[in-house]
Amino acid sequence: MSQTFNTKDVAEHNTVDNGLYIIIDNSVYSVAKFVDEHPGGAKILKRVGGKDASKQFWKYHNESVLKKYGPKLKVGELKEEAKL
Ligand code: HEM
Repeated sequence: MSQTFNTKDVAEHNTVDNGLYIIIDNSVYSVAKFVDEHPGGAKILKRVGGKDASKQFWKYHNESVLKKYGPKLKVGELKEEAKL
């Protein structure tokens, strides 16, 4: 079930219509179905669609958020070489 993505794959999923993928650390999450229930708002999430949002994520959340939502939203892992 776990897929491997590079940053280009993720960048192609930058809208709600195609999954709205975001990268947090080494993992890729699809937040298309989550945007409307995001307590921080849909707009801020849409803005980081297709990108690495690790920095922004850790600024506003802690580990417990990923523990709770990760299993539901995670679609795969980022390929090692694609890391910046
Ligand atoms: C998998 C991705 C994400 C999930 C599951 C998620 C989930 C949540 C949850 C549950 C909250 C409520 C506060 C809390 O329980 O800590 C929240 C608040 C918030 N989130 Fe996210 N979030 C995600 C990604 C992001 C990203 C990428 C950003 C920024 C670009 C962001 C910005 C915010 C902001 C600004 C708040 C409000 C903080 C506050 O009012 O103090 N979130 N998010």
